[in-house]
Amino acid sequence: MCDADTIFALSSGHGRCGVAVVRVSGPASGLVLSSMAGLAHSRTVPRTARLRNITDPRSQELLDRGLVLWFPGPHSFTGEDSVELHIHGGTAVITGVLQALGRLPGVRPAEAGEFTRRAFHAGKLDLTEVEGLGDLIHAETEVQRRQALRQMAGDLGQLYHDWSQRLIRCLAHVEAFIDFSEDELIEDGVLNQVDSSVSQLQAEVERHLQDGRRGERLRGGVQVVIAGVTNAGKSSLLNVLCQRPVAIVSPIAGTTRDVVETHLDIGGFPVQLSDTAGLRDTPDTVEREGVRRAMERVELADLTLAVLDSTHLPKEHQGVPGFLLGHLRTLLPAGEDLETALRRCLLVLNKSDLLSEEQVASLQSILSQAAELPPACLLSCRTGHGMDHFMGALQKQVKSLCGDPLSGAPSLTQARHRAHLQQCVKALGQYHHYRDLDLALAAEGVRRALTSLGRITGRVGAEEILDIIFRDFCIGK
Ligand SMILES: Nc1nc2c(ncn2[C@@H]2O[C@H](COP(=O)(O)OP(=O)(O)OP(=O)(O)O)[C@@H](O)[C@H]2O)c(=O)[nH]1
Ligand SMILES: [K+]
Ligand SMILES: [Mg+2]
Repeated sequence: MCDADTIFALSSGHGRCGVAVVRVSGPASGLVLSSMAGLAHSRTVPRTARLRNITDPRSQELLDRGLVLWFPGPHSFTGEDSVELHIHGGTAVITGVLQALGRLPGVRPAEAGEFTRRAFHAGKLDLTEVEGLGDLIHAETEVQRRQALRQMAGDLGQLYHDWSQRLIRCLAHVEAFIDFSEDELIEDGVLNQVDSSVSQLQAEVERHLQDGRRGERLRGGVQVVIAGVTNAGKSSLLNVLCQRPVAIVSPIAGTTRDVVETHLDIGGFPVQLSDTAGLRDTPDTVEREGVRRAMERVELADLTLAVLDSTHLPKEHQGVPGFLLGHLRTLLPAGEDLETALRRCLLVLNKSDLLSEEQVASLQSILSQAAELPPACLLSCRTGHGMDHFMGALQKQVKSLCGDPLSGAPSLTQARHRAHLQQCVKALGQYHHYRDLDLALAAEGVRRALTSLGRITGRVGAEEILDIIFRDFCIGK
């Protein structure tokens, strides 16, 4: 790969469409403009659409008539001279234009993410903004889009950049102290200042790390698992939520064995919903494997929908909260304390259509007073009764798991950032450790912390991570 090459690609989606956008970037863009659209770049108004005949530069054959835009560098996405051709979206037109471009000297098809990579190298975007752009292209829900846009606008990069600036100042002070303190050119107070700056920054990074994975969750989807004993109506609930028969429903206990997964948009938040095998002791080895997988999903889930058949609740309603708590104790992960596990749980008491009105009213009143229980929804998958209330409760939980990407400091969105930030905190610990023992080693800690931050935005050692990030981009982006 060489940036002296001029690259081109279809930047709009593949398949037949009304308008297709072909993007060209690199030094030969002016040649593309003149040889294919008959426009001299020196006399073409930048960033303005012109309707032109688009011709094959060799045969002069007319390929299409479309809009042509000229973006002279550095004021373009990539920072290089660029051209956009908005042509008709038929397969033959697109193929004709791409083939004609490929025959021009020094012009070749772009690789995946190459436009964005050039933008990064030109300093137009830092890595967090590149990742934000990638997320925006992949965003499926409204709130994902908001988070991606915010990151693309540079909010997250700015936060990390500000931290870097503060560390650079600390490092400068420590180094000055090392160099000049013996000549008494610098007062002792300087190091105390550095101490408190480093401590404060360490606290801020740690707080950022302890955001409960909200940004990452919003990016990747909240993991919600439907669990409970056989025949409680778990698969029925999945189908109601998806509004299509994704999973098999039957009166036979042990119908579901595999984990059945679907993606949902709950009030703008992305959710990955899994239906699982009903929990019971069984001699059937296949079903046992299903139960094992179900328990594993509950362990990993951000939120568990614990489904029960409401006709199986104790007839004496005073005993219901104790019964439910006992039930949840067997269902939720044993490794965690129950209180924490209950916070990531919603109780679904299904088949309310089989209860009398009095029973429903009495259960509702008992449940509303049971503060020790997670939110509980009495509903019927069959009639849809109680579904609105349940959707509201579900949305509330999902929302609190993801947070509002527009309020407060920008969230950490990538596991990659988390790893570098953890290294940063550790390196700052090195500063404190060596502060009174060996100031040179203490300074080294600050330097390493800076390096870790630099890796997030791509100011340090970017090449090795670039391939990983751009792998997720498509050709033409
Ligand atoms: N009356 C009534 N029946 C229901 C309701 N929801 C589900 N059922 C019935 O309960 C039976 C079991 O439903 P499923 O959705 O297969 O239950 P499941 O929990 O997925 O069962 P397994 O996969 O076997 O663990 C089916 O016959 C459903 O039609 C409901 O709200 N009311
Ligand atoms: K069933
Ligand atoms: Mg099922």
